[in-house]
Amino acid sequence: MLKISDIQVVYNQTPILDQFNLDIEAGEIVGILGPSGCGKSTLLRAIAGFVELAKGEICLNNACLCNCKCFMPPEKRGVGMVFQDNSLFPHLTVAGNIAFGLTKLNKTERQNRVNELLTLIRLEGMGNRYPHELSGGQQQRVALARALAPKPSLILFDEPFSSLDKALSEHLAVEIRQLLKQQKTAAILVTHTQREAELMCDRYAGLEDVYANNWIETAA
Ligand SMILES: Nc1ncnc2c1ncn2[C@@H]1O[C@H](COP(=O)(O)OP(=O)(O)OP(=O)(O)O)[C@@H](O)[C@H]1O
Repeated sequence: MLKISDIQVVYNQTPILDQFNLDIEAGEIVGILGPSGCGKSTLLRAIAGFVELAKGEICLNNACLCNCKCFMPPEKRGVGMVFQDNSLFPHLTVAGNIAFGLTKLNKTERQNRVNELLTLIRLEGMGNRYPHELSGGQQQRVALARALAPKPSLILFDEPFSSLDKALSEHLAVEIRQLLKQQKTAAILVTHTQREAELMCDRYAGLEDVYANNWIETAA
């Protein structure tokens, strides 16, 4: 479903990812670990379309997202994102945040999809609250609902639990896995914490081990 072939990203003449390959199947959840600065976020940014490739190609569902000739803009890629600080819009309600990317739906369809997602993340009745009226874990679930809303085939998670405590992070890792599997959505989780990868992913590896195709399958 996602096919990353021989990519290289260059910042200020320094290659960060070089001859990097990764294939992900539909609905598969993959974890990437590794020391600070090794290029994990750069990989997600390249998939999302926030950095250009110096070499190689990224394809999603047989469509080319980018190579040396083409560059599909981020909003056209159909890739969802959940970040560390959840980046919810503070001036929009929970429902408004979830509905943000649903511009192609009419009002009724949009409302139905928002209600469906509020049920999925178990925040029914909280659609009118603002992000600051939610706990950190609830905010991260809303960020996930916002990413899931347009039904992307892939969601990128960049250290989504790093502002939460260990117990809540591990609880959310399991819960988010279940939600992704229910929605048949593939995901890449970037994290520093092996336990989160074990709980949320089907397989994981350090970025260096991805080059050698040396993955650890989880029991999740
Ligand atoms: N816009 C940029 N311009 C120049 N160098 C950059 C840029 N973004 C990242 N880098 C450098 O690229 C390298 C990889 O950064 P990246 O953010 O991908 O690492 P990471 O593995 O995600 O790190 P962390 O775990 O600390 O988030 C680092 O050395 C970083 O300083």
